[in-house]
Formats: sequence, C-alpha cells, structure tokens
Amino acid sequence: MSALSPQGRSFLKMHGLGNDFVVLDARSQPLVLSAEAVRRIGDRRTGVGFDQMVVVGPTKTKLADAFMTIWNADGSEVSACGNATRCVAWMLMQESGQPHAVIETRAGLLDAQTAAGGLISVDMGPAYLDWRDIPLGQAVDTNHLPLRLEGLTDPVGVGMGNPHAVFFVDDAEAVDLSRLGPILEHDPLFPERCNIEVVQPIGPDRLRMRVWERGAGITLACGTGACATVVAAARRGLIGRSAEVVLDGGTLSIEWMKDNHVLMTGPVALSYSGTLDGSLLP
Ligand SMILES: N[C@H](CCC[C@H](N)C(=O)O)C(=O)O
Repeated sequence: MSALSPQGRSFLKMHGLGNDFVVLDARSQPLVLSAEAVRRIGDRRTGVGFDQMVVVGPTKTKLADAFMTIWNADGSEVSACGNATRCVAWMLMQESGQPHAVIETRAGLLDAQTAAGGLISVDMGPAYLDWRDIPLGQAVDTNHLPLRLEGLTDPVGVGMGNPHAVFFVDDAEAVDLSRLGPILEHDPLFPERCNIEVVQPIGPDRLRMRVWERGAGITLACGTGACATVVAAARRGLIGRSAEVVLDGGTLSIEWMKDNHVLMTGPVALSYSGTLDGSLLP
C-alpha cells in the first residue's frame, strides 16, 4: 500500500544550465493550479523546489504539439521561459521520436528542433524592442530609477514575451544584484515588474550575463534573458546579431535573425522523476 495519497501526481525535475523546473503533464489529466499551490510545490525545503513550474497541457491549435503554462516560484504566471521551452521540447521529442516540436504558449507558437551535440534550438519568436513594448508606468523617465546611485546607465528594454531591462556594465561580477535586483524588479516603471540583466561584453560576440528574474530572483540561467541581451547588445552596436551568452550555469548561443525572431540554442537535463504527494496539490 503506497504511503502516497492516491491523487499523487508524477513530475519531471529538469533544468537548462541550472535554471530548474518541475514539469507536470496535464494533457490527459487536467490540473488547475493556484498561486498558493505553485508556491507550496516550489518550496525548496517542504516542496520540490524550482525557479519555474511548467504544466504541459493539450494544445488549443492543430499547429502545436502541446500548450505550456509557466509560473514563477512566487506563484506569478508568466508567458515565456526559454530554458523550460527547451526542456518541454526535449520531452515531446522523446515521446514522438521526431527531431522537432511546436509548443504553444501565451506568447505564441515556438518551434523547437534538435541541434548538434544533443542541444535543442528554439525560435523564441520576435523581440519587442524598446520601452514602448514593455508594460511601463506613466513616465518613461529612467532618471527616477535608482540607477544614478549605483553607477548604472540606462538599460535597454526588450520584450521576449516577458519584459527585460538589460543594463550594460564594465564588470558584471561587481554588481550587487541580490540588492539591486528586487529594487529594479519592483520599480514603478515596470507595472508588471521586470526581469533584470546585467551584461558585460567579454570578447567578440561574447557576453557575460547575470540575471535577477522577476518572481524567482537570481537564477543560474535565463533563456529569454539571454535572447533579450543579444538583441540589446546588437542595438547598442556592441556585437553583430549573434553571440555566446555566458551565464552562471553555462553558455547559450543566441542569434537575432533578420526576421526579428530570436533563435536560442542550449542544453537540457533531466535530474529525476518523482511523484508529488496529494497534500501538495490543490
Ligand atoms: N528562466 C526563464 C525566464 C523566466 C522569466 C520569468 N522570470 C518572468 O517573470 O518573465 C527563461 O529561461 O527564459
């Protein structure tokens, strides 16, 4: 007799360069998650723990293989997560035996395919440029951001289905991100909050990026953040249209294509599979 309550639910624990996820499959067994349940499962002591929770559900269109819903560890639902998209694509390709998959998200349809070296490439869709496309407060006056106090210069705003503010700095390691991150994430300039990247060019088409993620804090990697970073760096003339982005957890290859879509290539990893006890579920 299993000690698990009968309504236990299996999950995959996966990560992309250390940006970690709990992946639940709701294609045949619907699942409605509350923000509180997401936070409960995301607790790194009493739950499983993750940066983002991902639920793979039935797609609403014939053009996709599945619908991906994403929550941050704080329980906020978001529209895009690059590293998780690679993980879900890998799972779908394992099932289908096909070298490609299409994932529907709130931000649109994402095409994924296998790449050399066991990597996965995902077309993360179009980059939305400038502040106009990031939900902003009434005054786009970055003078009020606590930038001047910290020696940061004005960021580049890029939307990748989620908002990013990319700050270029001389020394990414020197930025006190654990202190500055939450201040900037919650600044009134960003009514939907914002993901914060600090980026240091470290060579031709090579960028060192650290990230404070909206709703998750400092993570080891951020796929949409790396995409936003390459677009921002290209717009500032710091690189061409592609770069290696060096994150705490490893390196992503990003290309800002001529059609304004951004192609992200990187690894995926399955850490373990498990069963959530019913006490964790809504
Ligand atoms: N780690 C994710 C980003 C999650 C973004 C989320 N923090 C948000 O609120 O937009 C990635 O690989 O793209």
